[in-house]
Amino acid sequence: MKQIVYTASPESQQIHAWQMQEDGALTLLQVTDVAGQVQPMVVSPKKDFLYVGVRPNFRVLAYKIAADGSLTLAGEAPLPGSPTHISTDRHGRFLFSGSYGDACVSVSPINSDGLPQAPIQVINGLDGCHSANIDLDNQTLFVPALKQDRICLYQLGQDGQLTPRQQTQLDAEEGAGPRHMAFHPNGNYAYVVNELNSTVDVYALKNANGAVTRVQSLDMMPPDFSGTRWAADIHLTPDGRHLYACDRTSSTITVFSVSDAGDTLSIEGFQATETQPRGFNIDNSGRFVVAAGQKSHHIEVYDIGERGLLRPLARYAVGQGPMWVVIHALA
Ligand SMILES: O=C1O[C@H](COP(=O)(O)O)[C@@H](O)[C@H](O)[C@H]1O
Repeated sequence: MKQIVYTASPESQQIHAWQMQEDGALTLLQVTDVAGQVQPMVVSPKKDFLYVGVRPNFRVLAYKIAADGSLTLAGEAPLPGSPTHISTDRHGRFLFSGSYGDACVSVSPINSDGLPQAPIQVINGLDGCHSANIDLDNQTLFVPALKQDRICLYQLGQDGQLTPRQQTQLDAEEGAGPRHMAFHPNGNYAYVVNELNSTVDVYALKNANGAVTRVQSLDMMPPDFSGTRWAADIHLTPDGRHLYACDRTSSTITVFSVSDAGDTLSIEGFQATETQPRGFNIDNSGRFVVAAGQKSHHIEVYDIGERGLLRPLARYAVGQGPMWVVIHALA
């Protein structure tokens, strides 16, 4: 499988594109200079565009992905707030942007050429909005509002409009700060990393009564950790067997194994990583993790071994302040 690793470095306003070899080694393919601080990124479901949120002039840029993985700017559209996270629905018809600073989530239609347009809906009042995550059924958008310790639930309409679900929100523990999410490939469970208390919550999505419920909450820090908790990102291997979450103060990636059903996590170990890991990702074959150090200005590649434990392979200098990693499988 040929893969490209894209990293966003807002301080130097660059996107680096790396070819990933079969053994996990990276070769630099392209450095794209961006007119603005480049932050969250996502590849379109059809795998033909990389969408990138930038600031301080809040907008989303659409980069066409060539057959070799290189990027060409193809369009841009305004966003209503500073983009902290962007994502699309499962069919690539709508782009969602969550804004921490502007406390909102927005919906932008994506036209038939793959280009995002101006937003058609903005929902305000989501203090510390940190991500927008559509479930595998493409029905419910989960929107963590970190400062309100809640995850708002919206039904996605055919026209892209979001309406509150009957169960309007999930309540996190007080002071938890829900931030990023991952879904199990079976569609039955979701995992949430909480920034402020560095815990991971497991939610059951398919209860008989239609309610979403929390079924487990786990401390992700080593037992001897006594610093300020500051978790950031969370990802699951494509087979659903291993989950990873990172904490920035300790510069650690916590390794979890996931039960067969997806309902129970167990900690397998802790991997020291690049300084202040704000973003990381897992390759499409489920064999490698790539983590970005916001303060080390490097990315590091790990091999996923037995029980999901990580083995460092190599580290690479990128731009300044790298904080987002996306891994794209070439057709
Ligand atoms: O990780 C964090 O994210 C928020 C929002 O980030 P931003 O890049 O959208 O400004 C940040 O303000 C918060 O302090 C931090 O922990």
